[in-house]
Amino acid sequence: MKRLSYQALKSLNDNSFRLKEAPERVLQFGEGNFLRGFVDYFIDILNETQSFNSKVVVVQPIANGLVSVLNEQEGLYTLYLRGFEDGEKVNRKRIISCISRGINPYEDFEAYLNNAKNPELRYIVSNTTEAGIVFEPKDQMDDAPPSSFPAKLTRLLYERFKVFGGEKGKGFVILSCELIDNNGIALKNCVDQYASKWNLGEDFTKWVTAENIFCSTLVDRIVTGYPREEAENLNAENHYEDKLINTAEVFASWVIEGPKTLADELPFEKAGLPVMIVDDHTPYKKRKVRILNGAHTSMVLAAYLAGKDIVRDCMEDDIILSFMKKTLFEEIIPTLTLPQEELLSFANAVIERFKNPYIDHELLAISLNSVSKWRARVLPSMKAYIEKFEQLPSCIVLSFAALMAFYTGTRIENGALIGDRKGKEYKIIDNLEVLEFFAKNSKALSRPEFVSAFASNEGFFGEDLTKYDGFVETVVNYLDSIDTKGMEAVLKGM
Ligand SMILES: NC(=O)c1ccc[n+]([C@@H]2O[C@H](COP(=O)([O-])OP(=O)(O)OC[C@H]3O[C@@H](n4cnc5c(N)ncnc54)[C@H](O)[C@@H]3O)[C@@H](O)[C@H]2O)c1
Ligand SMILES: O=P(O)(O)OC[C@@H](O)[C@@H](O)[C@H](O)[C@H](O)CO
Repeated sequence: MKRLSYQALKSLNDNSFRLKEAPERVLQFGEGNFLRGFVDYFIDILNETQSFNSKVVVVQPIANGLVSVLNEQEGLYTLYLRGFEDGEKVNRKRIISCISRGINPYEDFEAYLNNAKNPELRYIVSNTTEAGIVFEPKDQMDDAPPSSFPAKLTRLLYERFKVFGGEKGKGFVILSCELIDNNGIALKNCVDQYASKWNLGEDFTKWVTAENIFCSTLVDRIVTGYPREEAENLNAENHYEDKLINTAEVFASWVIEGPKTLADELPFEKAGLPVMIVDDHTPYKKRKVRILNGAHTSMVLAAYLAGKDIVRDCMEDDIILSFMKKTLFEEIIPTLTLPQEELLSFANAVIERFKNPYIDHELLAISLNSVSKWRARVLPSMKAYIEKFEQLPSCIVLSFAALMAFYTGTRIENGALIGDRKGKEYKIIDNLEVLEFFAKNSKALSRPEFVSAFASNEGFFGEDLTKYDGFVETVVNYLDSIDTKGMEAVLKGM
């Protein structure tokens, strides 16, 4: 079978939309599933419907990655969007052709920097995970490349400044998609820190601020990536081999905080795409992180221990669905200040999205780094609930106990702590400090000591959770019940 390429599609008489040649106007940090199922999809639609006429150059942010595979396929890949739209089942295939090439800056740093000299380049997008936007003090101006994403970006901006610093309108619109608070501001702060540390001069710093727009954005789409089980059949159906097939839900939302003028140059709205340009993205972010990500993080660890493997199966289980609904409607939503109707409608839509018959969203994939996720996505709801109702939110506290039960293990192997579900081992992935805490303490301490030691670790939670009245005792009781009755029975009792 031929590999996916422009020639292969031609010989298959595939007449779907493709744009082979166009100016490279977008530079993208990250070649992962998410950006390919979200931003690149939007750009592809703009190219087809709005004559956006832009190609995307993809930069691999870390040494290992997929740009070589992307180049083997001339930037092409197949995206399947699956779910419901206006009540109808949808399974839509699209060959995405907006990517011109991928660059690995660890192999060809010059090719990376040369992008700065391209006068047509206007947009920079990134998704380098929650770990990507960091200031790494070891990074030097003459590293080729420096290790962190913000340091790589600063190098590129400096090259741009050297070539076009005297011209108006040659800065970039920078759209950060990382799921951290105020991602655009955080990125700009790192760039400013490098500019100062590397002595790049006041003119450069002024140019960065005056000529570049750092937008904080909120992204929302469940992108499930390469469909391992189905790939062989899909390739056979398509008559070409695609090593980068991507899958995602149909729903998408991109909220971009930036000047209204952006709407003129980025015609998302005209194309009917779910992208909003707003003055303040933070209410949307809070709603999404607390409700959607909060529902994931507060449910999946308990559900996994109760024997489930994917999100949809949880939605088909009355006990788990009731637990999630109680968490959402009685403990999370009452703590949010946005209009209730809007919150309820968002939460109901999330439940429908989790039921998506086409998407197998693995609980173990969502469980990655659950300690920092619980802190960022669930703890704020617990605190707001205690403040409002002067009592503990029972489902949220159970989710904390479920996290501890899920993380119970004593052996670390190849960077993962090994857990046990009814005699079957699973991998717990988080940062080493968290894994070592559990490996050392889960069995060595008494249960109250274990819960107190975990809950009081300010490095994990930013504060001491033992200060909340009854918190430790309730978690200990839940853990006792999980041990004696099993997770399913405890969830049923809720
Ligand atoms: N998949 C989804 O449904 C979804 C939805 C919304 C947001 N997100 C977020 O998007 C991010 C990426 O998800 P994905 O599904 O594309 O994952 P992925 O594993 O396919 O891609 C990860 C990308 O991040 C880069 N990366 C990893 N560690 C990095 C580091 N330390 N510094 C710089 N770059 C780094 C990799 O090079 C790669 O390009 C995650 O943080 C996730 O929270 C994912
Ligand atoms: O991607 P993570 O690992 O940060 O979190 C897991 C899920 O909660 C997340 O991927 C959601 O599905 C996504 O944020 C929806 O937009």
